[in-house]
Amino acid sequence: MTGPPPAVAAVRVAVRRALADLEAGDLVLVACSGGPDSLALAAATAFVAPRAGLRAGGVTVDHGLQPGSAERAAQVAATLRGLGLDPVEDVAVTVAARGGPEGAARTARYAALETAADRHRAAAVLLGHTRDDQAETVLLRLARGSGARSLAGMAPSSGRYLRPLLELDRATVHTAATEMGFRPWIDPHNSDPSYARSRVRHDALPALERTLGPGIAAALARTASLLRDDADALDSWAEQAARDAEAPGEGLDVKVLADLPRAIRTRVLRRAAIAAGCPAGALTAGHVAGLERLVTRWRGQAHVDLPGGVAGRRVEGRIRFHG
Ligand SMILES: Nc1ncnc2c1ncn2[C@@H]1O[C@H](COP(=O)(O)OP(=O)(O)OP(=O)(O)O)[C@@H](O)[C@H]1O
Repeated sequence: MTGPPPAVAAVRVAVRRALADLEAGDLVLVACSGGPDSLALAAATAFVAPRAGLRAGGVTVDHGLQPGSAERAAQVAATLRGLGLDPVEDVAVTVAARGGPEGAARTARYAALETAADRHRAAAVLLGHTRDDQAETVLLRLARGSGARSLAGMAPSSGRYLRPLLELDRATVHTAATEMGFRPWIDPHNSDPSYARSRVRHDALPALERTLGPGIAAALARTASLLRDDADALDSWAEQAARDAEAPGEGLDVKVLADLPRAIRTRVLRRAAIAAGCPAGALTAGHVAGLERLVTRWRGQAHVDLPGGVAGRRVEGRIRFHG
């Protein structure tokens, strides 16, 4: 008896590993755009899930951004049904204008996936990001001057979102999709040079490969994974440090904060500002540096204004936040 081609086998193994912690009878939803990665993921899940005693469904989001998108979503739904994955939802999402179409579409997509997962009580939602997507993400964040948590890239698992293909390269996944008989739809945005990700994919990474040798995408993904471990360790240290520094309702003790390594102090301050109502995405390194000055280079300044109408103040040897 011959087994499946190697690329198909690799995708199935990756999916089997990602689903290993789920319990019999759990529902997994595959988020499928109709692109090669999420189609290969859907087909592998349709194969693996029943053998692991799991139920599997599919969800495709129609962003309504391009002409013919509704027909395409219907085709993806039909493909999912053909695989034996019940399309639990053909969600049409009206995209808000904020953040440009790319960012707004992503926000709307996650909201739609969240709704579908809640409604069907899914234990997991599977996303088709590959190692090359991870490398692109890391490079984009490196170009912004990000810290360890951000350079850790996309998590293999975060809440109920799982990314089973994150350790596989895109070429293997595309080979698997072809071997599974798909002729996938390729999103024209993927090659539109007005998107930074597209320029990274088509220009920056190939240029780095030529300069530094092949394997750069794998190396960037490995760095992300190492930094994830570091960021996890630093975050749990900061959690403990925040408990040590904080008296309930009285803010953070400046003496305790001053003795902490900077990486931990900035994390404690960030967490406290967010807990006080400051939106995480709006809190910049500059804001955190301002808070740090209240601790280590205080010259009697009154307060630091933060996004979301929050202010950090130094009062009687403590940093307090007011919403
Ligand atoms: N319209 C959509 N509906 C459902 N899931 C989506 C949609 N768009 C993206 N996703 C999910 O998010 C993942 C990453 O999306 P992204 O746009 O980066 O990939 P893509 O270029 O569409 O690739 P592919 O579909 O080949 O995975 C997809 O693999 C898929 O799991």
